[in-house]
Amino acid sequence: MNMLGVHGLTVSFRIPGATVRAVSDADFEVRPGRCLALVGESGCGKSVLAHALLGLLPGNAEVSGQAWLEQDGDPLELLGASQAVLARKVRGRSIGLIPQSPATHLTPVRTARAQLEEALRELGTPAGRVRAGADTLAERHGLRPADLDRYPHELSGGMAQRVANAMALAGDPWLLLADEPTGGLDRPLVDRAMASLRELCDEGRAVLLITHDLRAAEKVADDIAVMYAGRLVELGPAAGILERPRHPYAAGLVDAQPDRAFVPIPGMPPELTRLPAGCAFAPRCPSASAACQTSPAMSDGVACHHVLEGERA
Ligand SMILES: Nc1ncnc2c1ncn2[C@@H]1O[C@H](COP(=O)(O)OP(=O)(O)OP(=O)(O)O)[C@@H](O)[C@H]1O
Ligand code: NI
Repeated sequence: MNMLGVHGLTVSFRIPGATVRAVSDADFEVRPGRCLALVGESGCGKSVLAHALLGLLPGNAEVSGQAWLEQDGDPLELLGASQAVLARKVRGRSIGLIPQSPATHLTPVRTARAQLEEALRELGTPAGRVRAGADTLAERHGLRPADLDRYPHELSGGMAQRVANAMALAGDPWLLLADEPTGGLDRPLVDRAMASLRELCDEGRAVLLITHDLRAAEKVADDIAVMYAGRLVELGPAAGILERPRHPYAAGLVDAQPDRAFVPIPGMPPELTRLPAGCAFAPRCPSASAACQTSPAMSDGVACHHVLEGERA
């Protein structure tokens, strides 16, 4: 059985005079047929977490913890794996990346076809089958082969999205990391993108969806992991978190949704160079008490000294 198990994933960046603690001690699992949505405000460490799994962090990053990729009974620890192994066995092959804002991720000076065909060649597709392979992928993702002959600026947001999906899936990965795949798309296109992620799960792939859009997550996620200032603060079934969030930050995120109370969480997240000693959310938290000066451990899916209980208004 394929799966990804992440334990104690921690990422810091060394910058002049300071350390940015971007991800702290993250634990979670991703399994085929399921979508885990990682949600949290801008800058909380979502993309850094995804890039750490693929070995895509810059040289000033320090990574610790473990990320076991189980594939066909062959476990590989990703955080300690060499770039050569990640390139040969992982990126694009077992884990596909749908990047943040696909339109800008594509190289502007080359057609979509040139970029998709290059991806297929890198995956070892024989030269004689590259063109037909690109056409097949295009059609599978709702594009006409002729659409591939366009340059990125000639693609609509929805088409760029489909090209990005086709590239991410070219090597038939079982796990997809979709990093804010709906940036810049309007609501109907967001819904369509979420539906296509759901189809990928339903055909047996796993999806780790990164988003700050809880409404989008609701359309596709089986489970939700709520991240605050680099730490997972609540993790569990999506319906439970959306209907009865137990961490005050998760409750704040739900209440901030336009179709809910539409009340923003007051204040700002902390600087990741100066995290407070205890719970990082305490300065913004309506439930905070003296106990919050010590860091709450994750227990039963929530890391909080004042877990919310019962029905909310
Ligand atoms: N190379 C780097 N050097 C120093 N700090 C970095 C580096 N890359 C990212 N960071 C910092 O790590 C933190 C987490 O960034 P990340 O991109 O993961 O946020 P995010 O949750 O994906 O936000 P968004 O929703 O805006 O994409 C930010 O404070 C960012 O400034
Ligand atoms: Ni990001």
